[in-house]
Amino acid sequence: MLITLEGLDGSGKTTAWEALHDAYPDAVFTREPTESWYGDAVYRSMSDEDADPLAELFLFTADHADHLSRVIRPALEAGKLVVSDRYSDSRFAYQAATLSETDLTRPLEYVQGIHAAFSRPPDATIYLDVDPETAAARAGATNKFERAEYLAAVRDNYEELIEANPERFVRIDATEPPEDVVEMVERSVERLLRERERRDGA
Ligand SMILES: Nc1ncnc2c1ncn2[C@@H]1O[C@H](COP(=O)(O)OP(=O)(O)O)[C@@H](O)[C@H]1O
Ligand SMILES: Cc1cn([C@H]2C[C@H](O)[C@@H](COP(=O)(O)OP(=O)(O)O)O2)c(=O)[nH]c1=O
Repeated sequence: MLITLEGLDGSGKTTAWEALHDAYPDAVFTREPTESWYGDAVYRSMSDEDADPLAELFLFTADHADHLSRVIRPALEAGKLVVSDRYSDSRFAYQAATLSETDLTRPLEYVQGIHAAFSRPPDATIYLDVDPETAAARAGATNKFERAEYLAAVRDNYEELIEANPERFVRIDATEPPEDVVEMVERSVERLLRERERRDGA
């Protein structure tokens, strides 16, 4: 089963992802951008204020393709629980926002279309919901994406994705204290696994 954690920068994804390690020692914990050289290329692009948004989308997507074949698919085939800190929804939400400044029409549909041909959608996605101002303040604006105005556009895209796939998303109020957010995430994962077992056993 593939569970992804999504949300704005500073929403607490990494805090929750780390807390889950103890509860699920046999699970595979992974993240995007990855630690491969494709991931290095992504970070290089993120540090370039003038990076071409379309080129940047394809760098992120190349990293995802490698992540899928090297980590995600083998782990799922081995029957593992996989928990990924960011995954394809990050591309849909972030790159669609960056691409909205280009001539490309309907960027959200465009980015989703690219993935449809080869990607593997998550079974469930935990969305840590936080307002863009809190997100930008917590993240400390260390990269070009961590600005409140841009994050507001990203959040609108996440809302569109949730509206289109309500059964896949679990929304958690990430403005609550970290220990409460972690507990809500842990409970959600427990419930998702229980539901999965029940479905598989049926
Ligand atoms: N619920 C929370 N309330 C206040 N601060 C938080 C909360 N969750 C995380 N933080 C802090 O915000 C920063 C970003 O958290 P992190 O887990 O790295 O978020 P993300 O991975 O979503 O960017 C860290 O300094 C972390 O301690
Ligand atoms: C995976 C992914 C990340 N991003 C952005 C979101 C973050 O600003 C940055 C990831 O940097 P990172 O330092 O890992 O931030 P976080 O802890 O919030 O995940 O890359 C995209 O724009 N598209 C993507 O597909």
